[in-house]
Amino acid sequence: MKREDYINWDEYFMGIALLTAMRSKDPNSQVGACIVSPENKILSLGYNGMPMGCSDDEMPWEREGAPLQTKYMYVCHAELNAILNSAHNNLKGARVYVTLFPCNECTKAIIQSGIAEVVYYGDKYHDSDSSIAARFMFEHAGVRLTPYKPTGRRAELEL
Ligand SMILES: Nc1nc(=O)n([C@H]2C[C@H](O)[C@@H](COP(=O)(O)O)O2)cc1CO
Ligand SMILES: [Zn+2]
Repeated sequence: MKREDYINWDEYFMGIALLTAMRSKDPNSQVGACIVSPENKILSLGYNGMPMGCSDDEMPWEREGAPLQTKYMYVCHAELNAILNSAHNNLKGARVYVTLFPCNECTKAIIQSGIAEVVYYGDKYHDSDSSIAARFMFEHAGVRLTPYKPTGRRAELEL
């Protein structure tokens, strides 16, 4: 008889997004994204980090101060990295699992790439202008927004 306590698809893909986020060097928010085809094949992964060639040790990770001295000017978001990392994959009809609700800039890239559904875990910036603009665009573009429902299952990995 087959085992019954295997993880379901949503747990699997959000779990991979959470594991991917652990690669982030951002001291405040570690974000992961996992793009999945309608056949449940993983098409791409990404986490928030500095652009290639921009050393994590030389770039600022500050949240406040002069704009040029903050991370916001430079960091590439998890969703955008996942889309750019998927260069040869067709994302039409795909879903993206994100550990944090997308910003307005990534929302444009998500919509333009043909992704049809966003499954999100955190939503800590729900009331920001960025999130409001993102929801406005998603709604008009017909992209489904699905809050991830944690199952309470805990996964322990010995690394
Ligand atoms: N959906 C997102 N994906 C992301 O990859 N990020 C990144 C950008 C920054 O590196 C960090 C947010 O930093 P903070 O403002 O919470 O200290 O997370 C942020 C959001 C939120 O919109
Ligand atoms: Zn973004």
